Amino acid sequence: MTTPPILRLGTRASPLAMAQAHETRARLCAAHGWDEAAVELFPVTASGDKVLDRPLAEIGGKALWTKELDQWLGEGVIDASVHSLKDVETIRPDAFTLGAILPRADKRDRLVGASSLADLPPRAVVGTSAPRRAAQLLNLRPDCRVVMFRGNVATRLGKLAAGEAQATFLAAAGLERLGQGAVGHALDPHEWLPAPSQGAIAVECRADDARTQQLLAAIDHAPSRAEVEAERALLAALGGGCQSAIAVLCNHAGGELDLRAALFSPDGAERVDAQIRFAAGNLRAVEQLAADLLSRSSPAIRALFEGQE
Ligand SMILES: NCc1[nH]cc(CCC(=O)O)c1CC(=O)O
Repeated sequence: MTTPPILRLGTRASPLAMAQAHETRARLCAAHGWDEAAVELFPVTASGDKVLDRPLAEIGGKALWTKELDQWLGEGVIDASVHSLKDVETIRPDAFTLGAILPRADKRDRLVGASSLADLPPRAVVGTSAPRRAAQLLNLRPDCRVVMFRGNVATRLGKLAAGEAQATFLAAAGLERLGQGAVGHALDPHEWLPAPSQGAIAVECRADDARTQQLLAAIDHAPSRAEVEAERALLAALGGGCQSAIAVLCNHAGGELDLRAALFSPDGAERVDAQIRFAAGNLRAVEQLAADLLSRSSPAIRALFEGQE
């Protein structure tokens, strides 16, 4: 006898998204003593996976990763959706809430195609479509040239193998979840900062659905939640859009949170850094850091943030 489905879980259909959905299902089943059939997966090909020849910022931004799942969630076709939190817009509909943040995986980026940034050959062609990765690279290695690389992890590795670029960046978390943890070389966060919420899986549900919220609470990881809430608070305070190059990393350190952030001009020529230590939950400290970063930024950087005079 199999259990009838207890939770309907929406996910994008990409291999990485499916791996994340399987991890979420496994954690739910372990926490509640369910068998696999208790969690029914609802995969969808997201708009963001369909148009691959233009930068995400041009075609609608991060909303394209969640559009279809948001509709299903709002209509009650599914009880919850699994997302890479770094792909989820900072401002979400009031009707939804982040019911669980799973234990965060490796937060770092990996460089594939060279063993370090210093080892990239002079004027190397590097594939990425993330403004943060492009600007951060050009800041450290202004001789390099950036070409657009979109598509899922396998597509990007395929483009690299086909010689479309000499190197690319991929999130360590994504590679590990795809069983490709040995690919590339992790970049030290002292040299290279990841994206806000990188490595975090979020499970979203309806804010008025107490039953699902209770089921998801069992797999929520409070330390990971504290980190990503701080990183997302920085994004919200900066008001950055898809075009802005924001790198941020928050870690637990000695009972406090340590947050480091950098803003870049799109060409990487300018960079503004900041770092703070604060008590978890003191998001006011993060807002002050955002104001401080912007006050030290050039007009070229500030132009990328909304709400600035
Ligand atoms: N933008 C695509 C995306 N969204 C989440 C991940 C990896 C998993 C994660 O960072 O949580 C990736 C691939 C990548 O950036 O290499």
